[in-house]
Amino acid sequence: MAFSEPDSATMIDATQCEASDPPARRVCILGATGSIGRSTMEVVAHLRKVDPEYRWQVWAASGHRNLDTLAEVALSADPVPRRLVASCAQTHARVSGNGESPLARFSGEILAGPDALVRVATDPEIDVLVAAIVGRAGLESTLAAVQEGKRVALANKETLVVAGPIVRQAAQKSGAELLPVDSEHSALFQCLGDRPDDVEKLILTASGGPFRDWSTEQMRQASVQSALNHPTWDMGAKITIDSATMMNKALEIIEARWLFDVPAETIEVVVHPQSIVHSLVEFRDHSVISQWSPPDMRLPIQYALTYPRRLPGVAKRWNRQQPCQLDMLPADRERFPALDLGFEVARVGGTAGAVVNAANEVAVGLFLDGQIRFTDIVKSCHQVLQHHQFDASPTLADLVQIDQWARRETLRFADGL
Ligand SMILES: NC(=O)C1=CN([C@@H]2O[C@H](COP(=O)(O)OP(=O)(O)OC[C@H]3O[C@@H](n4cnc5c(N)ncnc54)[C@H](OP(=O)(O)O)[C@@H]3O)[C@@H](O)[C@H]2O)C=CC1
Ligand SMILES: CC(=O)[C@@H](O)[C@H](O)COP(=O)(O)O
Ligand SMILES: [Mn+2]
Repeated sequence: MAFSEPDSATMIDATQCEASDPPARRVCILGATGSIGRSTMEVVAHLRKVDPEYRWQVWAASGHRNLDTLAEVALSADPVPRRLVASCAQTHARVSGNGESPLARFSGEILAGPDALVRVATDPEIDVLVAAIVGRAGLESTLAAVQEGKRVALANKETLVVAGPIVRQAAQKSGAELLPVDSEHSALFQCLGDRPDDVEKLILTASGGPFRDWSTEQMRQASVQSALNHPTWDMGAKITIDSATMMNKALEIIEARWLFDVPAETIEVVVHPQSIVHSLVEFRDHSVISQWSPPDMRLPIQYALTYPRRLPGVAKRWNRQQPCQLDMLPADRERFPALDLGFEVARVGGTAGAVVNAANEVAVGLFLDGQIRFTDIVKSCHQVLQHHQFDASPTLADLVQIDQWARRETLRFADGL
């Protein structure tokens, strides 16, 4: 569905374009108030300076609860986005309720609710969607953009975990480009080359998180604060806890399974505490090709936006004047049972991804609220997965339903802990 005509205030800057200006590249950032969203704003500002071929601009942006950050991010952009979505009803009420909203100065359109996420993600004026909402909440808007044939820069890995086959099929039908933002998948994408039959293994690197060397008993006692203390990346709370349980790697195994259409057996995990090598591809002649760069998400974000072009970077550069150590260690699947869970879900497919994802989202929330122990997170996921009615080829409606069931079941299980 197309949007109504822009208002007169927004028309002014459209008339300022010269005929010789490069064509516009309009980006929609869903989850603009988060870690990936804010990094994307920086990348777009950078591309405006260095790209001679396109005029980059953030056309639409969304936030959920964090209205102050949405206002700060949107109003500091140049030019300011045309449309904002306050996807949480209470947040939107704050915008429309009184003159004290931090968005009072914003002259564009402000939309509300999950339907608005789909509307802006599929707006014909948008060239690229950056899918940076956390969790299953990003599924409908990401899928809608894929169905519309957009380029989708995918940070929201949960979309593929929940509905990998449906998203893949939609991309094949529409011709959408699904480009990874997740650092490991971007690395694999950069290393793969164009001879898939030569690929033997996709090797995901894992930092090991803050509890890499902790015993299971120590992890059982882990505080929220210690779990939020990621050794190498500065990310949102949910993915930071996922890194600590290594459920993040489990989700990434499933993400890789669907993104690259490879069987689970092709995927491996190695622990690389420095987070400099972002992943590796082993070919059948045993050559291993890796991609490395200092940990900085602006690199994979920029590459997903400009692919196949590489432009001058905004991300940190490897400093060759400093010694650099790269360790590669086997992953400990006993202390981190999430890994086996990830391989199992990648192997069986069907409803398993939606169930584990929902259980994990709820369990992480409970842990952050101090209601369950750290080690109960993965335990809850196992339990709920085991008790679900497996369906090998669910529809989207089936997945939505089983997601809700798994959330209720996780709460029930946690209650009995
Ligand atoms: N951060 C990173 O470096 C990496 C992140 N990823 C993936 O990218 C995604 C985003 O992660 P990250 O940026 O760290 O997360 P953050 O928690 O920092 O940001 C999450 C964003 O999603 C919005 N949001 C939260 N709940 C909802 C909802 N129910 N409906 C709509 N929007 C919602 C938040 O809005 P608000 O804050 O306004 O409530 C915020 O804009 C995740 O899927 C993560 O796994 C992947 C690789 C690296
Ligand atoms: C930056 C990124 O892509 C994260 O997914 C990161 O990989 C998390 O670190 P872990 O390797 O500790 O899960
Ligand atoms: Mn990652």
